[in-house]
Amino acid sequence: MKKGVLLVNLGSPDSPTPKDVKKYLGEFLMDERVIDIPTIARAALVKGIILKTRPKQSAAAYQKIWWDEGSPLIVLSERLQSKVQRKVDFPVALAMRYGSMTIKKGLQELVDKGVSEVLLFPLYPQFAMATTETITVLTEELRHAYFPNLKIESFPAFYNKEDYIEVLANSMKKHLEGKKFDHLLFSYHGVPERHIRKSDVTKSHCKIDGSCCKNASKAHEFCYRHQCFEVTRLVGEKLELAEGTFSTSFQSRLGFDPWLQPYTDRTIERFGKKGVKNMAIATPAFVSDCLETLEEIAMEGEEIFHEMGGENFTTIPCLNDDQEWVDLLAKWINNWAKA
Ligand SMILES: C=CC1=C(C)c2cc3[nH]c(cc4nc(cc5[nH]c(cc1n2)c(C)c5CCC(=O)O)C(CCC(=O)O)=C4C)c(C)c3C=C
Ligand SMILES: [Fe+2]
Ligand SMILES: [Fe+2]
Repeated sequence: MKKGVLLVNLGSPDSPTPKDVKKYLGEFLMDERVIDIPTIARAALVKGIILKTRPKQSAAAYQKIWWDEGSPLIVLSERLQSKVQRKVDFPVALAMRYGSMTIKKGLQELVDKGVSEVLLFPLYPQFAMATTETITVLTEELRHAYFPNLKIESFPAFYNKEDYIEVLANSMKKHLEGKKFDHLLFSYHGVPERHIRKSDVTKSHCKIDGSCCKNASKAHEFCYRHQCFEVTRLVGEKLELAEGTFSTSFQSRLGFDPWLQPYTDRTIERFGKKGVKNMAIATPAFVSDCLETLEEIAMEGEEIFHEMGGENFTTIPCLNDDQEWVDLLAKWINNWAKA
């Protein structure tokens, strides 16, 4: 049995034009695990409302962060894949959940290289219905329809693995060297509260209150909120951050339903108003820098902070193709292959 790996990230539009952004958002937001309402209502919301205005607005944001080589998320994921490939003796392919670099193409690339046993590796530290689960479900559907002889195993969320926390903490420390910060904010992509309840395997644990995510529960294997708070806690411990000098928030909410709180934009505003002059932000829900980190945090977030009287705003890059991160991914992959 020849082994292979498929790294999977979220995806980006083909170009930062309203037309390509509309196509990409149409696929992304019609995913029933992203906007989890009945199909007819979802189609009415996405096609009838969101896609009428958002593509133009999002395209303008993408244009601000787009690189000559393409979308930062895609380019950084490709750099990661090629560096990991150099440390692994079997094929490592890359695919995106949405957009042109499909999971089907990624699986086909591996099959064409003679692979019959695949490690599916969603590039998300925390589990979420809208990220990890949609990747594993679609991959299983594709396996069933097109690659029935392929054996596929998924790498689970790695938010609390000691070696991951160490690599993340080291990278953050490196980027914070020489920087002034009175508060370090860990900003994670938000999800609607409803998603947390839906993923609760116990059906009764997640109250989305002050304590549920701190009390041990079977639910936490699939609780995005718990997993985000844990990354903050574990990195805080590793970096020996004093209590009260770091906290968690959630960014990028869409629509009117309640999403996980506190919201990042309001948190930055609050710190600025309170007189915090130096702030640093890490975004550990993303392994690659993307629109949500380069525009929403590094541009919009900084603007909010300065408007509120803040002075130094440091955005810590994602792990991207950091060598320790590459080494860790290669170690996990090689361990899987040996098992
Ligand atoms: C942890 C990762 C992510 C989760 C969870 C997630 C959930 C989620 N996202 C939307 C809506 C949008 N997200 C958008 C961009 C975007 N989202 C993620 C990651 C997660 N999303 C990334 C990495 C990116 C950037 C992609 C890039 O090309 O750089 C966008 C598009 C931009 C915009 O118009 O704001 C939307 C829309 C929902 C509804 C959702 C639900 C759980
Ligand atoms: Fe998103
Ligand atoms: Fe919880």
